[in-house]
Amino acid sequence: MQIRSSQLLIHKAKGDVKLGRSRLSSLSFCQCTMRSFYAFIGNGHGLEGKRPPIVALSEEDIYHHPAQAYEKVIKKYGPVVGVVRNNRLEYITDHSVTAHVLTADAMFSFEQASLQNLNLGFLLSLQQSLVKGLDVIVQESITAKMEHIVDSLVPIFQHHIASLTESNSERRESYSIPVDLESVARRMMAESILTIIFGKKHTKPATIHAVEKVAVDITAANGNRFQNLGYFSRNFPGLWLRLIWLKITISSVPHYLRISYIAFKEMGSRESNDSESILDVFAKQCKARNGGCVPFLDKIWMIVVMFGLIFASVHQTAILIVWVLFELAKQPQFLETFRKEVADQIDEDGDLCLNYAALKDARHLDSFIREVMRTKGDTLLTARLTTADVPLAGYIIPKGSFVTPLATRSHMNEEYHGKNAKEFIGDRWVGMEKPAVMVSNSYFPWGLGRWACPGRFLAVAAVKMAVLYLITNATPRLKDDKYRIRDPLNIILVPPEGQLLLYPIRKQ
Ligand code: HEM
Repeated sequence: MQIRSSQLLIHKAKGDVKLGRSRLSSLSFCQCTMRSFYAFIGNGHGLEGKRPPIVALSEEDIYHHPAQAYEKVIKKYGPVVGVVRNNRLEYITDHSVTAHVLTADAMFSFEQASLQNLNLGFLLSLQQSLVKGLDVIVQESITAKMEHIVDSLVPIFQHHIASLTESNSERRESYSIPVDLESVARRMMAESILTIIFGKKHTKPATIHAVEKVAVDITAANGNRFQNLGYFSRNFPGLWLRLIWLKITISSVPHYLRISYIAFKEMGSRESNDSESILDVFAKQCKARNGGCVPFLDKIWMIVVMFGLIFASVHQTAILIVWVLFELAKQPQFLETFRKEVADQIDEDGDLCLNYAALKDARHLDSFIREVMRTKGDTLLTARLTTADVPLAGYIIPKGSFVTPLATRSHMNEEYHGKNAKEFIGDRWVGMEKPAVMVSNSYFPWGLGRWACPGRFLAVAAVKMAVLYLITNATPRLKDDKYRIRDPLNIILVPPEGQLLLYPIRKQ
């Protein structure tokens, strides 16, 4: 019976999403075969209970119009719909079950979903949980010390942003400078995270470069998120991931070794570890427990956590900096308000001196960032893996299935955000006591529940520093006043495409 109803729904869905013969034949052979296979046997588990409908979506729809395509089938067949993507069946859910899926951790595992997405499922068999280790480090060593962290990062942002316009300081104000914002943002974040993990003394250009490389590499291996752009990766995801890991292993070994060597040396150093860096604090605690030395396995563990931290933080934050600045460049009417919010922080030499309190007080900018995160079009931004056959909205979701709430169903929902939910309103959140870091089931670009991103306080502070230093040095504009979304299914990791132009501001 179940098989039949799945087949029927696939058929119906084809009609709904208007998959005519010609469009269907454009689906790759591989994808079609997998879809038919799933349609025929469901998920391959001999399950009792009602399964959600399985709906066919074309590659064109999934990769080029994901929000519209998923919305359409969710509205029609929701609240839970199975869709095959990259040869894998995943269950997409609507806003009515978002909070349940993202917070009922015993049934819907964040850790299993994220490690399997990265093809790092073997890490689940470690004695200690990598994700919990990361969580604790970020909470205790970053989020709890934001004042100190911001003070140590301010010079990095000041320096990199100033370098964008300094070499051109002779130019008149009307000249524009084209800049590669993504590279600069990634370098700033790489240096920031190095400073946080190792301390200032290790921020040499070669080490910063190694961190940038590692951040990009691991992101590229992030299986089902970063592989939407190429034919090969879409149709042969398993093989593609293995090749990517091989490429990473070969091309990046020197970078991994460089970072690991510094970490090993730092933790093993006989000198007292008296800085506030994550490595020094960790080494000090270990030494106190182990008669003055850091055991070998603890060093290895710390290095694994450190790479996890680089991966979680550098690239994603750099991409958010690009999104926010591109949106601001398109909407220059907000510039003056943002500049005024930090006007008190400008010293007599005309230099902006930021600290964490000033960043928190920049409420219009905070609202703008929240609005960018709400509207930029994230669809499948976080997932959970079922740990058993799990009941959900009247269906049974088989054990080992990926379940993903459709973010646009919450972020653009009129029930939550009013009639103008789809509009970008930069000051929508001013005075609402809803800062950019505050999550709920109507806004979850940082995830939700136990695993909501612990680094979001750092990420928002970094975006604010980048924006504020940039707009006090220059006025950002976009060439032709527009940007293009390159990968609509992967807004969180792939930056928009466009040419940012800076018009330097002369100091008075
Ligand atoms: C714009 C930048 C960032 C975005 C958009 C982002 C987004 C996310 C999302 C969506 C999750 C999954 C949460 C869930 O599914 O409930 C997550 C988890 C995580 N993020 Fe971020 N993140 C960003 C920056 C950072 C930074 C800067 C750090 C570290 C300093 C960080 C550390 C983590 C960690 C460790 C996790 C795993 C969950 C946990 O340990 O609780 N992230 N992030």
